[in-house]
Amino acid sequence: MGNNGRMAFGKLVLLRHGQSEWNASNQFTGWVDVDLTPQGREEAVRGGQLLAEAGVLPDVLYTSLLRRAITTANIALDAADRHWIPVVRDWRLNERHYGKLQGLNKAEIKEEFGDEQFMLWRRSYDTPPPEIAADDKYSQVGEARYADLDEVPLTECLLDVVKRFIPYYEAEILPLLTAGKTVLVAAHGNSLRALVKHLDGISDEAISELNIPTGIPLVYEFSESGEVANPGGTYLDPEAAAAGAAAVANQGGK
Ligand SMILES: O=C(O)[C@@H](CO)OP(=O)(O)O
Repeated sequence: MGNNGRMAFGKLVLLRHGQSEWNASNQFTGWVDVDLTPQGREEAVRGGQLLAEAGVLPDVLYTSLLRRAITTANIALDAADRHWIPVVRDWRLNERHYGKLQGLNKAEIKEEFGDEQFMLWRRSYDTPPPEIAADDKYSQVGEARYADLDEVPLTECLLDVVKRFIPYYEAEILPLLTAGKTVLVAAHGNSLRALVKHLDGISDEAISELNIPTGIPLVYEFSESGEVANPGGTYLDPEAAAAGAAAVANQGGK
């Protein structure tokens, strides 16, 4: 039973972090732990207000290990008066590791390597960018938060994210949804693309066209048997979501 006594089915709420410092400066980010901008914090407040207005009240929060997702969730849940719910954090929700591109400017990379190579690195399903050197200042090798990993990635393609995130989702999150819980997943553009690909059965080719806007909750409703009841999900602010997704698609321009 849900909060108001009706039969409740599970809800999965996907929230990409608000604008980060490197979204604003147009740099490839991946696993680099950059903070939100003031605009990103405002987006997070708005995201929380949208949840409260829609009566979508998370019972549990899952985040990546990265500050921009953690802080977005904290701010949004505070705005929705749900700051007290339990939290699980896991590296499997992290952004796709962007390899050697981490820290580099998107417009400059596009200029230097051309549109096709740029889009291949950004959006192809199975072509990872070149590996970052383990001792590069933007490598995560040796960071305490990844001490439990057998190997810290040096690059990843979207397929690698699917392989690490979807089994985790199925084992840890899906059972909560079939039990009727509302689960907030605060994560990243490409880790959420991996999950949406799975939820909506999007092909390896078609997923390249899908972009996730920052800060706008995307809600999937589940049946008791674990099927998605609203394919494609429902953005709580569809107009802002469409504009935000178009802006992500066009990144790399000056
Ligand atoms: O830089 C990144 O890590 C991601 C998300 O910001 O960028 P893109 O949309 O280009 O994959």
